[in-house]
Amino acid sequence: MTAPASIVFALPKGRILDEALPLLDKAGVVPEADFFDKASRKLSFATSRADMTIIRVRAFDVATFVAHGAAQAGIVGSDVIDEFDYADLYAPVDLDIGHCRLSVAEPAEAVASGATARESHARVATKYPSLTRRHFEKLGVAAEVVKLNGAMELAPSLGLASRIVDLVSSGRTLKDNGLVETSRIMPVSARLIVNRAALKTDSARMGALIDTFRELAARGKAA
Ligand SMILES: Nc1ncnc2c1ncn2[C@@H]1O[C@H](COP(=O)(O)OP(=O)(O)OP(=O)(O)O)[C@@H](O)[C@H]1O
Ligand SMILES: O=P(O)(O)OC[C@H]1O[C@H](OP(=O)(O)OP(=O)(O)O)[C@H](O)[C@@H]1O
Repeated sequence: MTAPASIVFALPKGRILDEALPLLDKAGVVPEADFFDKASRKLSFATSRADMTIIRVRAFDVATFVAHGAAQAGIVGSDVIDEFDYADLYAPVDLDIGHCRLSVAEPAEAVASGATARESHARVATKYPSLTRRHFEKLGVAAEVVKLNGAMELAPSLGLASRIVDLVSSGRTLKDNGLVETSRIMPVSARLIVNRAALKTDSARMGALIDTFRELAARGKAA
């Protein structure tokens, strides 16, 4: 009988990684030393589990790799899951890490003067075009979305947009850039994600992986 192929597990490069690694460790998955070597240019890593490989990709790409079955599982923020809304992605476990929220923010002086409230149509800078469109549609506000990949907070002061939609945690980034949070769109936390087809064709291993992370998340909540 041939051994089943390795499970490819996608991890985001950004800030979720620090919280995800201890969880993986508890799940018995420790990446090879190169993973922690900043000089290494490797993107794919063997792990302490002979049947699991870790790939390190950008946060948004974790969802894309898993949705297309290039990776079978991964960890990613619910912001990314909701932005793409991939039918082939299953997100069975809230890992209770990477907590923040997706919010609308505006320049403090425009809020004080009522300028943004009087706008007949909003120009909104964001990394989340789909969630932003859905939010403003629900409010019945015409919104033109300007897609950025970071530093959204600069857009209002430079005239690129009147508002932004971005992640907020401590609120420090908004404050330091003269912006105030005017509404909260959704809470965000990181999830274990699994490719739906892999769950069907490799149900024993994928089911065990889900159970392990579910248990770890429950233990974390109880602690
Ligand atoms: N301030 C924050 N507090 C907590 N979690 C956050 C915060 N900002 C982002 N996250 C979570 O971490 C994920 C990755 O965000 P991060 O900002 O690290 O990505 P990034 O490094 O900008 O990604 P990339 O450079 O690949 O576009 C987000 O999708 C979100 O789920
Ligand atoms: O409310 P705060 O605690 O200040 O956090 C919010 C910031 O965190 C995220 O950016 P990140 O630092 O991950 O960098 P990025 O600009 O590369 O997305 C987000 O895009 C905000 O800029």
